[in-house]
Amino acid sequence: MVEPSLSIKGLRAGYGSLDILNGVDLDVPQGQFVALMGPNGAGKSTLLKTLYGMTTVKGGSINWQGKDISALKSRAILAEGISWVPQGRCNFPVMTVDENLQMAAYTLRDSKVKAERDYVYNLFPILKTRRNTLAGNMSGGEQQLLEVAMAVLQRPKILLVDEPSVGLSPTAIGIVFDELLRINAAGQTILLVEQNTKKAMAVAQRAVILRLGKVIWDGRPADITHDELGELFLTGRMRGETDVEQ
Ligand SMILES: Nc1ncnc2c1ncn2[C@@H]1O[C@H](COP(=O)(O)OP(=O)(O)OP(=O)(O)O)[C@@H](O)[C@H]1O
Repeated sequence: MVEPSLSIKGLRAGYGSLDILNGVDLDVPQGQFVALMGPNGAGKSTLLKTLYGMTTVKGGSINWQGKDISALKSRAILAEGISWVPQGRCNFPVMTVDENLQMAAYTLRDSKVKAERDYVYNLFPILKTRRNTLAGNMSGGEQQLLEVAMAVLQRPKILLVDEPSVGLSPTAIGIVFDELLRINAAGQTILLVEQNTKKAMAVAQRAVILRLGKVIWDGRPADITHDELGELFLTGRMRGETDVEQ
């Protein structure tokens, strides 16, 4: 059995006095592509932010490769090999692709920047062809790829990606998801938050459903239909189940 590289137990977290995660348990083994889904407000983005040290942790633990990281700050978490791609546009629009990648390399020594940028261009050839284009002049899909690339440049062991499909055309969504699949096939562990359940279920090896700040279903996408998923989102249970554990 593959050891989990990320092991979350009884995680409670939120914003100030507001509790959003109410006891999340989740193990993610190395190399897995996990889609985190659930209704609006379930706490999916909050879980990613918590893993990246951006919320108030109130209980439980986040064990990352044998170490509890729940009290670490974002910069230390990044140094541990966890990168976060936040929701929405977060590049520097009046800088070129090249310059954006240079900004993303701020933690690296100057002598390493070029090699790391070339590494990213090898992974994302689309970006190489746009290297002198201002980020803000690229399509939404290309900008999303750039944001993934800026996170990947840190050579993370796990990539946290929050709703990459937001605001993208179906074609652009296809390109972004194909790229995520490709880097996962090359060994990249991915924890993806996604509202586009159809797309997420098509690419991920595992679906984890969050509702009211707790994991209520965890399994292979092939083991759940879209109707069942909708039912889970709405009621927190599958048809025929009477017990609702909240
Ligand atoms: N910075 C914040 N301060 C206070 N409350 C917040 C903050 N960010 C999110 N929340 C609240 O936390 C709850 C969970 O939000 P979160 O974004 O994690 O949900 P989500 O499952 O990702 O939903 P969606 O799919 O709509 O993005 C929501 O009620 C939201 O209003």
